[in-house]
Amino acid sequence: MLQAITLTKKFGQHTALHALDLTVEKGEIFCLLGPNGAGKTTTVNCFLGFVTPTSGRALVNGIHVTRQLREARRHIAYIPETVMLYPHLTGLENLTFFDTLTGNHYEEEYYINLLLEAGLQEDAIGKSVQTYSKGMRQKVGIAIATAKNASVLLLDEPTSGLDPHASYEFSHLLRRFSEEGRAVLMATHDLYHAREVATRIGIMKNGRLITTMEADAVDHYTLENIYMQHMRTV
Ligand SMILES: Nc1ncnc2c1ncn2[C@@H]1O[C@H](COP(=O)(O)OP(=O)(O)OP(=O)(O)O)[C@@H](O)[C@H]1O
Repeated sequence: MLQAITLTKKFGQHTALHALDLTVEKGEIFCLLGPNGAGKTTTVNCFLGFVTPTSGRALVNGIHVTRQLREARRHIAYIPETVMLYPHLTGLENLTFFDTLTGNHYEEEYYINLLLEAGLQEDAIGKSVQTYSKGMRQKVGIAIATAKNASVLLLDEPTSGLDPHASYEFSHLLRRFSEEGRAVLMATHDLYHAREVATRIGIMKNGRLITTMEADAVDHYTLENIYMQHMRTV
């Protein structure tokens, strides 16, 4: 479970996050939408401990991220927009290496299955990552996050670079995570994907969460209209 309690972040004079209150329960997929500079990444980064809040708290399963960073991170898997991998290692070697760092040790077969499940083609698994496209690297990142088996998943534009089929498969994976009782927070610009995969949607603007809604309560067209209206006002 994720909780932001009056979470505020100032960069110099600029307030990137204004007293954000947000709870993402177990089993929820919460998608954060908003224009460039709205504060989506800052929110995700506060939960990751990459950014230290100016005031307020970010809690991961009740753990105060700033005070108990290492403990909080044990509960988190993270997929950024651009997954950083070792270019000279293969996809399989990258996955095995990063997963071993978390203390896990599985058979090679298990890791291969995770890569296939993430949508990586079988013939790519043994090739060095420097030959991969962005989408292929993203799939390795998805497999790394899946292997960690964390109860909280944080995502920042994870589908950027994925082809439509991979994006569709990714939605399936997220739904499985949610069915397994994990809490998912995803920052995205993709209204369509958010509507498809989210259980709840929030729209941010100027560092504030200006509205939230149940994803089931809106169709794509309505969501787009609500979004555009909020962009025009205030
Ligand atoms: N390290 C930083 N130093 C100074 N200002 C920052 C820093 N990080 C973010 N900001 C500012 O904070 C605000 C929120 O940025 P943030 O990256 O959270 O927005 P975002 O909603 O994720 O945008 P995008 O959709 O473009 O990724 C922006 O005005 C940005 O310029």
